[in-house]
Amino acid sequence: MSAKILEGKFFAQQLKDDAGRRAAALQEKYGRAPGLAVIRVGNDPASEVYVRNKDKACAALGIYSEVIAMPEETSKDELIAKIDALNADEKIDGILVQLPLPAQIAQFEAEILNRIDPSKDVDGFHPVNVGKMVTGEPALLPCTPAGCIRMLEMAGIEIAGKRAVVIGRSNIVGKPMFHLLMAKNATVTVCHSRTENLAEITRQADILVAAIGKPNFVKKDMVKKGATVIDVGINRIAPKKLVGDVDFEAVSEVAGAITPVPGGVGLLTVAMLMQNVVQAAEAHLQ
Ligand SMILES: NC(=O)C1=CN([C@@H]2O[C@H](COP(=O)(O)OP(=O)(O)OC[C@H]3O[C@@H](n4cnc5c(N)ncnc54)[C@H](OP(=O)(O)O)[C@@H]3O)[C@@H](O)[C@H]2O)C=CC1
Ligand SMILES: Nc1nc(=O)c2c([nH]1)NC[C@@H]1CN(c3ccc(C(=O)N[C@@H](CCC(=O)O)C(=O)O)cc3)C=[N+]21
Ligand SMILES: [Mg+2]
Repeated sequence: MSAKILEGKFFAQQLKDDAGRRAAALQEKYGRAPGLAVIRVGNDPASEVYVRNKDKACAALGIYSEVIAMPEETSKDELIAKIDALNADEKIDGILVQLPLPAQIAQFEAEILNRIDPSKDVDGFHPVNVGKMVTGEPALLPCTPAGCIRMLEMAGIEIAGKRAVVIGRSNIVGKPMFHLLMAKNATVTVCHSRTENLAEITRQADILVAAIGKPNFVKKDMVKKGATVIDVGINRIAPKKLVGDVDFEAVSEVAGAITPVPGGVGLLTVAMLMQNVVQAAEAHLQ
């Protein structure tokens, strides 16, 4: 055990304190708090935990929050009608449709997410925000990758010039992580299920980000001595046992710094969402 443990709570608190101060300033100046609406379709128990964490964070920071629970059998048109109503609702600065969607509407995910007003897209998933991210214009950025970057900066871990490797290329985590690390002047490699000689590549990383969704996938021999390891994975291996994508115990022996699961990057995702809601409110009000 030699790695420094990057406690998510410590970094998340700083982002939340900042969001809370900015929310109070908006309330003071414009007489309205920032507002978030989270739409949850169906009864996925994991989603329930995340949605509750978001709701609690809003309450603690003076951010207005609505959780809209829609039944499992909700149609695409019903969900889109709800999004349209929230797009027009002046109390609401941010709209988040919790993923994954139930099977019968999962095929319409892009159409549904693209319906959200880009100025209210606090997940940063809308093509307008994705495009701005890629070209480097100011935008609402995806919470998990943006939270990882902010954590590295707060921890004083150098990104510029370093070799970063991202395992995973989803639209939600891996792909935006690549863009944000590159924008911070890292040299970035993205790996995925078709990558050959994966360990050879990951061993070159100064910063290794694991976003795979497989428990304990990253082993000690895949990590360079002294590397910073960010574990985005959230894998429930028993009703009350959560593990990341990194074999934490063993990798801690070689890494320079590592994020735990739980208690790591997940907390930064929620904190970054609060930042995005406040950013959206500032844009709507100012
Ligand atoms: N902490 C947080 O706030 C968040 C955590 N998560 C968690 O992060 C993890 C990743 O989420 P998400 O990106 O949505 O997952 P996806 O399932 O959408 O993507 C997983 C990625 O991992 C790649 N992959 C799968 N198997 C391998 C392998 N054997 N070798 C190399 N790459 C592989 C896939 O490759 P390919 O593209 O070829 O299929 C894919 O790109 C999950 O555990 C999820 O729960 C997600 C969002 C937020
Ligand atoms: N539209 C959308 N946006 C998302 O950002 C989104 C989503 N859908 N679907 C699911 C994933 C996952 N996600 C997490 C949020 C908080 C924690 C979190 O709070 N984690 C804590 C507690 C975990 C626990 O106790 O279960 C921790 O890691 O310590 C984790 C994961 C957001 N996601
Ligand atoms: Mg996914």
